Amino acid sequence: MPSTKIKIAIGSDHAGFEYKEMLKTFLSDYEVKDFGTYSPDAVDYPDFAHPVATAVESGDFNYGILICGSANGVAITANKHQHIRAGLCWVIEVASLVRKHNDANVLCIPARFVSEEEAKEITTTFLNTEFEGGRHQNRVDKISC
Ligand SMILES: O=C(CO)[C@H](O)[C@H](O)[C@H](O)COP(=O)(O)O
Repeated sequence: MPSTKIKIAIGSDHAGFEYKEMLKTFLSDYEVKDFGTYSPDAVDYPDFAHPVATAVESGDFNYGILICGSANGVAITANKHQHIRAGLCWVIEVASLVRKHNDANVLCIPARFVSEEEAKEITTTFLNTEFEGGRHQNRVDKISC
């Protein structure tokens, strides 16, 4: 029987490494591919944000999850990709809104500013919230330039 699991591309820099490992275990009901980093050694976040964004952009993955210290570096990088809408989420409400209003396809988590429990709740909310469409679809359609 073919798998119907939602496919997630996940990546981080060194600041997000521990949270990435934790989320991989937490997301056992999903098909998760880890794009690195694979150790806590210092690295450069674009080297991991670009591959995750490319994987989502290709259509091979439903969503991306990127984690760095503040989440700004990975969000800025991922949003360079034409079909990526990456949102920086530090509270549950924003994780809900970035799906409902912005149809975000990449979740960016700031590991140095949220607890592990908050990161799990933010991730669960993001993955279980639908885009509302309607007036928000018009706005999302105007994002690309
Ligand atoms: O890129 C970032 C901020 O935009 C991330 O938070 C990085 O994880 C952070 O800059 C890494 O900082 P470090 O001092 O090199 O650990």
